Amino acid sequence: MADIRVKICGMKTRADMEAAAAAGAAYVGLNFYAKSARSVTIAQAAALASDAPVGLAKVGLVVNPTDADLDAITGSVPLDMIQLHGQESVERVAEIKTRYGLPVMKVIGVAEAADLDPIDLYAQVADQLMVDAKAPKGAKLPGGNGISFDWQLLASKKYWQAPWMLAGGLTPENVAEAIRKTGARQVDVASGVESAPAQKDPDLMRAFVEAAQAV
Ligand SMILES: O=C(O)c1ccccc1NCC(=O)[C@H](O)[C@H](O)COP(=O)(O)O
Repeated sequence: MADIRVKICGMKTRADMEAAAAAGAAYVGLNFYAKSARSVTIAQAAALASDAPVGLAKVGLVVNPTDADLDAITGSVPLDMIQLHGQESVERVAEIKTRYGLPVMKVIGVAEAADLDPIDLYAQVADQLMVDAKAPKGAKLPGGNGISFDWQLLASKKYWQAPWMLAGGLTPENVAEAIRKTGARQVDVASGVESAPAQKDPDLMRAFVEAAQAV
């Protein structure tokens, strides 16, 4: 059994948080991208995070945030990490890390080999990386689309200066294969553990963590 750490993104209710903890997730994501059905308001996130099960790391997902956005979020929500899911530059990642004093995870969208090139630079400033499927052109959301990229792209490129997690189209059925093919030690999922859009399913969360940790 491998010690694989799982992040489940898009917590909307206290029941979601409890089910994620009971399933064995290490991190949960609170989504502040207002156009997503998975998003929560700052007040909702503050209530969820303040009352979170002990030991669950609370990650705030933002897309190209301004300082005002982050001031408002971090001023009310007790987060353990900020996830940057937009086109934030290396300099902006460093600036956010310094200004807020929280670990930062930078997401890199991948569709082809060249998309991996910027990772070395981001790895010098980010505390964690998420290697996710690039959103297709015209997609409504920059992430959480339930699509995978070619895991073979990571076969020879998986050692970076920062810890990383694999994301994109992972499900209880394919997560073991994804871990074996990529060597990921951390995985992230949103739509693959939902029974309807933005509705987390406790059985699927449990099945996902079990399958990931059984590799
Ligand atoms: O999930 C969303 O709605 C979302 C919206 C805007 C930016 C990012 C978003 N999700 C990011 C995640 O962390 C997802 O877990 C990751 O992209 C994988 O999603 P999925 O393919 O659905 O498992």
